[in-house]
Amino acid sequence: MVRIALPNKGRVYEPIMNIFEQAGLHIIDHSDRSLFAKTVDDEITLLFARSRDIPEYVEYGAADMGITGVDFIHESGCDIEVLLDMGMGRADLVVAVPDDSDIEKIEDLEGKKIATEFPEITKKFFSSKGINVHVVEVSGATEITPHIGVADAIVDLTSSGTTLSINHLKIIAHVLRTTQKLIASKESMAKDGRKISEITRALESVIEAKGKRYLMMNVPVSSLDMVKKKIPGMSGPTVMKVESTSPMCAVHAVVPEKEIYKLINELKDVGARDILIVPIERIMR
Ligand SMILES: Nc1ncnc2c1ncn2[C@@H]1O[C@H](COP(=O)(O)OP(=O)(O)OP(=O)(O)O)[C@@H](O)[C@H]1O
Ligand SMILES: O=P(O)(O)OC[C@H]1O[C@H](OP(=O)(O)OP(=O)(O)O)[C@H](O)[C@@H]1O
Ligand SMILES: [Mg+2]
Repeated sequence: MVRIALPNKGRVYEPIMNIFEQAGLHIIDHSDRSLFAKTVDDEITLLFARSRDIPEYVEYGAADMGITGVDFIHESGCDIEVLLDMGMGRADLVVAVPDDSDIEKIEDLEGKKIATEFPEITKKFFSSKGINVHVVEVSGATEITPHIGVADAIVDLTSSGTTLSINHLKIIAHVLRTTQKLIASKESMAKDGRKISEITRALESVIEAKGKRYLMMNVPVSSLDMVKKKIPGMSGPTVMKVESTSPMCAVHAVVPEKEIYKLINELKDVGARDILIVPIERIMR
């Protein structure tokens, strides 16, 4: 039996659930407040926990695997294996000060107070730079602290930048970049390595397929070379002979979604026709 710890709420909950569904690891028996869920694979159960607690749960064996952010992995200091980047929950942990502050660089923070939800990362960051600071631990709404005399600066996450901006804060340094990671304990890797690889591959196949499309078209043989030059296939496009009165072939390829708009016009210009673009659910390499 493999137990996977997943965030029980928040912005990453829904996207993670969607990846499990797309990977075919359907959840059964999960009522709203339940902390456990069975999946269609009776060797895999899910448990729902706070993102911050997931590294410890995995390290101490309460779960074999988990999904959490690089921020919480570093903060915990846990010795676990990172198996896969989930390609979501992208944010930067930054040092920020009020817009009107005289503080311009981290050296100006010598002897000052820093509020954060990430005390361990913050202490390590400043001591690695040889700067002495007082770290004030808070459990949320960190952006308010410089405006109420609790701190001179904050170390907090930012992605869109909206929260910093509405709280009149400016970034003076970057501490780390975080995304969600699939993790596992070393013991579980040794014990259930085969099952853990199977789960990793299934989730990876969904992540690989994100932002990609399957492109199909008919191409007169005389245009084939020009069409091939335009297509960035995974391992070259697939070319098949088509039964038709004039020499024709079918070309299939996997292409990045963001290139489609430009690409189909270019392909049409060099002679491709009957172009079809279809979504891809999974890619298993
Ligand atoms: N602004 C953000 N953009 C992208 N990812 C973020 C952001 N803030 C937090 N995260 C990531 O979301 C994960 C969960 O963080 P957290 O426990 O704070 O939950 P949340 O989704 O922010 O909900 P809440 O703070 O309401 O509990 C963390 O791994 C963190 O890196
Ligand atoms: O750059 P933005 O897109 O504005 O995102 C940044 C905000 O997101 C996180 O807060 P969250 O919503 O998790 O609330 P919390 O502070 O209570 O954790 C983070 O702590 C910032 O406050
Ligand atoms: Mg949060």
